[in-house]
Order: sequence, then C-alpha cells, then structure tokens
Amino acid sequence: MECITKLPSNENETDSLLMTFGSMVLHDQENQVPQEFVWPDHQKPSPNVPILQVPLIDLAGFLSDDPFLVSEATRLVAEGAKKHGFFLVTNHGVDERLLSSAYTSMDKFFLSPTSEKQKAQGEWRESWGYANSYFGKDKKNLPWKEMLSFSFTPEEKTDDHSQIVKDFIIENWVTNTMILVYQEYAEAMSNLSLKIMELLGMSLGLNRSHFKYFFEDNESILRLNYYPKCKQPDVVLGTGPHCDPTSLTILQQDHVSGLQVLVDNQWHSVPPNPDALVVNIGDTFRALTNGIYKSSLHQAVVNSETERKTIAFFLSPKVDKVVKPPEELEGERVYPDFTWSILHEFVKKHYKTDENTLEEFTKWLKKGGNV
Ligand SMILES: C=C1C[C@]23C[C@H]1CC[C@H]2[C@]1(C)CCC[C@@](C)(C(=O)O)[C@H]1[C@@H]3C(=O)O
Ligand SMILES: O=C(O)CCC(=O)C(=O)O
Ligand SMILES: [Fe+2]
Repeated sequence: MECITKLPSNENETDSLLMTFGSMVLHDQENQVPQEFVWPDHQKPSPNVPILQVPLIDLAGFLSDDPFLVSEATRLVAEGAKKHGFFLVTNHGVDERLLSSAYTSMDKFFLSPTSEKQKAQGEWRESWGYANSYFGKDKKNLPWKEMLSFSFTPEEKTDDHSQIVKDFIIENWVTNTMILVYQEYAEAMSNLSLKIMELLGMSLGLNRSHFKYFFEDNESILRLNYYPKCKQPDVVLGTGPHCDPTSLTILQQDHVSGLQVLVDNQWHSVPPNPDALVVNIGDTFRALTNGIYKSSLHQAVVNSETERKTIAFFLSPKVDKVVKPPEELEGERVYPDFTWSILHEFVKKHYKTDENTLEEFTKWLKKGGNV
C-alpha cells in the first residue's frame, strides 16, 4: 500500500486518492506524511506527557443506593467535573461482549476497500456516514483518522420500532460487511448516559432525575474513530485539540493509548483501562450547570506501531430543547439560553470547537447569530 505524498489537483485524482487514503500506511522508502497532516510546531504532540489522575467511579455502587457508596460516587464525580470534566466509570453494566463485538465490526468496516466504505459516505462534520480528512474543505491540520458516524435517538418501544442506526446501515450498505451491532451499542450507551446524568444531578444537589428527564429523548451521535498507524506520529494528530460541543461523551478506548487532556495548561494522557469507560463533559452540559462543571480541551495522538480505535457516544438533547441551568444553579448566568441545534450549526459552520467555544458562541448570538 502506498503513501500519499501530495494532494489531488483535480476531481478524478481525488477519487484515486480516496482509494488509497484508507491505508495511510506510508510506503517504506517514503517517510514523509502529506504536508496537510503536519501540525504547526506549537501543536505537535509532545512525548512522555504525565498521566492525568482521573476519578474512577463505581457506577454499580452509586446505583446500589448504599449511602456510603452513593456519597463516594457523587464526591468523586464532582471533583473530576469541577476540575477538568473527565472521569472513568467502572461496573457500568454494559455487556463486555457488546463492547468487544463493536470493535470487531470496526475492523470489518475500516479494513474493507475504500469503495465499500464510500457507500456509507456522509458529509464531513455531518452527524452520519463515513468520512476521512480528504472529504473536508480544510487543507491543513488534517486529522490522521477515518470516521464512521451514526445519528441516534432512543426509539419508542412501539411495534414498528424503526431503528435509526440499523435503518441507516441497511439503507446505505451491504449488511454482510457490517454486523448490526451499533444499534444495540448506541442504545446501551444512551441508557448508561441517563444513569450518569442521575449521578451528575445528585452530585450538584439537584433532584437526581432532573438531567435524566432532560436527556431521555436525546438526539445523539455515535462515532467510530479509526486512527491508522503513522510513521511520523510526532508531527500529526489523530484528532486535533477540541472541546466536545455536545453534553456528555462516553468513550471506549482499546488497549492503545492516545487520549490527552489539557489540564493546568499541560497535556496529560488518559491511559486505557479495560474495565472502565472514559466520560467527559461537553460544552452544552457546561452551560447546563451554569459553568460549574467544566468541558476541557482534549486531543488524540497516534503511533507508528499499531492503529488505534475508539468509539465515542455524544449525548445531546433533543435539538429544540432550551439549554438553561436549573434555578438552583442560576446565580449570575454565565451563558445565554440556547438550543443544541443552534450550537451545532455554529460549530459546523462557523467555528472549530476549542476552550472558548461557548464564549465565542455567546458573542455570535449577541450579534444576531446568522446560522
Ligand atoms: C457534535 C460534534 C462535532 C464533532 C463530533 C461531535 C462532537 C465532537 C466534535 C469534533 C470531534 C471536535 C473536533 C473537530 C471535529 C470536526 C472532528 O474532528 O470530527 C468535530 C466533530 C464534527 O464537527 O464533526
Ligand atoms: O479518540 C479519542 O481518544 C478521542 C476522540 C474525541 O475526542 C472525539 O471524537 O471527540
Ligand atoms: Fe472529543
């Protein structure tokens, strides 16, 4: 498989480029990644970053209603959420077989020919379909990754119960290349996120169902991130520095480290823990807590030895629900009321997400917010 050394100059060259993009395995004698993947010096990944001490929360303990275990879980989640917005959950109740079959399906998809993957092609920065860096309009600081994303919303348990993820796969794909595991996976993550919302509500002294009710009819995104190995891991980024603009992210990592979080202006790694899922707060939930709980810049680095695979469930409220903190947290309002759909449009059309997203979004809204 060959490396890509230059960007296409015309349409059909783009097609042939896309045919090889999926490999991104550098040809032996060529060790230069395309310039568009090389990040500026001040953003290149630094080697040997310190490990972030992330609170590890026993979710089964919280759900047991044992007073000590509940107070321990709420104390730990508040500690992580106030400082950087990252925590780990263990004893989360998601079937290990489901977690592992979701990975097997990733290999089936991302290692299939690009022509197969293109059958599921969506728009870059859309919430569904296959995308890789060459789909986007950006021509610099390209992320060293391919993605497959699905929109998800919990279906009413009715007889016709159309299943949004399963329908997408069937409509857009030859299902023999894809185990329909992601419908079940998204449902499991949606259910888990509601339990975490109970924990977060309780940790803020609110009624434990406050946020759970707010997200029951969530309209979320399931995203598969496939980071091919790279011969120059010190000049590329798998995913650039960003805050998730969504509400809550549940991330399943494989055994390959790569997730980094910016805390006290220093990148820290969050090493894989096979018994835990990584959870991080997004900008929308930061606004829902009136800024009390933090969303943080994070990124993904790659390596030269092996590919890395992660699955991110991005919980978001129904698009037209008004995002405003409960009156118990109001005090002086930090952000205006808004809806996720407006913030998502802002992120997609006007702004790369970073640590100032909500502030820039607020200014944009005050200037009339031309969507
Ligand atoms: C609503 C979303 C936009 C992104 C996917 C979800 C949550 C994270 C966002 C993203 C990953 C942040 C980094 C840049 C981005 C373009 C990407 O690398 O994919 C973002 C996603 C997106 O805009 O599609
Ligand atoms: O893959 C990772 O480790 C992080 C991915 C991420 O932050 C994202 O997709 O928003
Ligand atoms: Fe993220």
